[in-house]
Amino acid sequence: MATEKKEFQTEVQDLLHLMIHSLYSNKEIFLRELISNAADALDKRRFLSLSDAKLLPENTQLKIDLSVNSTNKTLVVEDNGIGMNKEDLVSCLGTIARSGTKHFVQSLKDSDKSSVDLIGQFGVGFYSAFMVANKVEVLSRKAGEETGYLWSSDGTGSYEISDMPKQDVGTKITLYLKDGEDFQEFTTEWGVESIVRKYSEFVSYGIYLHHEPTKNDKGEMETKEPTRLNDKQALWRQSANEIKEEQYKEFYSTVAHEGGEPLAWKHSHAEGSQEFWTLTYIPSKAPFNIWQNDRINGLKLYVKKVFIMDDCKDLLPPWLRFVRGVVDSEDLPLNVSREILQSNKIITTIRKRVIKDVLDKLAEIKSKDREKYEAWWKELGMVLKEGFYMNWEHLDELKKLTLFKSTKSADKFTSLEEYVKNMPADQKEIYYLIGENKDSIAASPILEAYKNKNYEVLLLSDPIDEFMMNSLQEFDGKKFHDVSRGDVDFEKTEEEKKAEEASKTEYKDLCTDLQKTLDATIKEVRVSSRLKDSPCCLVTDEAAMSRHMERMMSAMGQSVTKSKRILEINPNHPICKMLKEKIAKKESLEDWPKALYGQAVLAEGSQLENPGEYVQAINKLLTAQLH
Ligand SMILES: Nc1ncnc2c1ncn2[C@@H]1O[C@H](COP(=O)(O)OP(=O)(O)OP(=O)(O)O)[C@@H](O)[C@H]1O
Repeated sequence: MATEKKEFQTEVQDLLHLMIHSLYSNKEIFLRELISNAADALDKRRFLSLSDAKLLPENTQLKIDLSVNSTNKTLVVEDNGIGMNKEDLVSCLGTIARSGTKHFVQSLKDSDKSSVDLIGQFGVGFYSAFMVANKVEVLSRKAGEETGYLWSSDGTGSYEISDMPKQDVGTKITLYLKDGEDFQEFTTEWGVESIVRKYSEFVSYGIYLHHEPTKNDKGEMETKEPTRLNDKQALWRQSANEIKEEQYKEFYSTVAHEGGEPLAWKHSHAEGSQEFWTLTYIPSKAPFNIWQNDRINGLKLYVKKVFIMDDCKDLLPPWLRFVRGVVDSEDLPLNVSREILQSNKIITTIRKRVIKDVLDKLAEIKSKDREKYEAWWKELGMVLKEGFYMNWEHLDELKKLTLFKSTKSADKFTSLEEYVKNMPADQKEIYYLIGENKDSIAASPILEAYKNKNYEVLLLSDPIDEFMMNSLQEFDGKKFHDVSRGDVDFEKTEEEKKAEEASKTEYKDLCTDLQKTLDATIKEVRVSSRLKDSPCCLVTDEAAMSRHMERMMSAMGQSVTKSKRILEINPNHPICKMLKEKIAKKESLEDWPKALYGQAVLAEGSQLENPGEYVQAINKLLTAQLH
């Protein structure tokens, strides 16, 4: 048996030095790398046997076997894959062939970052075994060849290769583990099992843990049957038409860690310059932690069926954080770090696909099953609305998916498409009103003229609506108009215009008087053309911040200078007529200005700054009626 001693390529020596002295804490990934290499070797053997049947005798079960010896402190990873001959061992385990590892070594030279950071960023494959072992042996026999070879090294400078008979085709890697607490779990069955279940649950081939002999009840040594550690199928890798609805639902409970049924799912497979699979679920109920920053689910990222991370934030924008599921890329390196993901082109492509899949699915449900969609909208519409101010790319899709309450849809919702379709011919803009709760805005006097004209007004009361409307701008060529701002802009007949001018002149003195009394709180008092039944209302100046926005900003702890509002009075209301008479007779307006202002504040759902003063004013006016 001739033994040859060979020097590692210089780059490998650098790399191994790094592995041996590594402070990288996530050392368990070495097992993921070795299992992934074994699965690749099994793939290769199966593939080559398609054209050369001798390479894979019938009834051969392709598999990966693991065993630990807690006394000798060894861990064995064995496969019956393609195997390596002497040349392969030299070129694969003595030089750096992989582009990923080359990149790693180059970055190490160029970077001032610590090696610990870099190990986390690049796949280091087979060599990562030296993070946990002070000696590694690889016994391998290539499919189609008769003899085997033993490669062994302690990772310092050189390795040895010798001929070594091996009965079966494949590769057996024995790790002689380092001493110390950090390495103990790798020689225990439970330690190995938990690492495999974490990273390699969906590897296509069976991974079996062979047990150490133990004493049974009779005091005899006994070896239990090997345990298969991965029994789950990577559902997302199967073709959609082979999967039953029940299987999708069952997988949802595993992947989402949530009860209940999903609203829908989308299963895609992309091929071409990049190959990846996505299986994304839209929950029907809001996940319990949807408003918490440290949400833990999201999308799981796999590379070649090997688990990489939970909740991969780069695959989903925050406004789709309710989405659950799996993304599996064939092209990403195994050891992608969070930093790399942020600027990775593959991730950008997958992310686009995921967003499109989810938005398309929601649009489909909205059009096919409106009731189901409305129920979902009540649960999660608020999260989707965040998309309006977080990005511009998907505004068109989001506009179509958004539902609104309105003056015409009492318990149901309306969409913008429906709103526009139902607009009377003379209506030019889309009207909306924002306030704190739907009931108070629905009763706002501001809406009177719009109801009178049969114009629908969208009623918005989610905290996020103010931000959403700022991004909305237009739909189907129609601008959005906040009805609590500025003047009404309906087209008026000559007669209406004349009547308005006449009212302005008639009510000039009353407006001036009210303005003087309320000057501290009111910017202007003017005659309204929007009121029908109420005596007065408050509106916001076109350029000023809305009252709702002011309230939200102060709730967020921001200092806000409140802008003064405009008080509009109804020239056709008996109270205003009576006050106009009082002015003509040079009588005092007594407590009427306070009463009018107070009720305008209450009618829009706001709180009075001084409720006591308002109650006193009302009581005085009511008492006067008793005499
Ligand atoms: N169990 C094995 N059976 C057969 N060949 C193997 C085995 N393990 C490693 N090899 C060979 O050694 C090479 C180097 O392995 P290493 O883990 O360093 O990188 P890699 O697996 O090629 O990279 P990547 O993980 O990015 O695919 C492999 O490409 C393969 O040819």
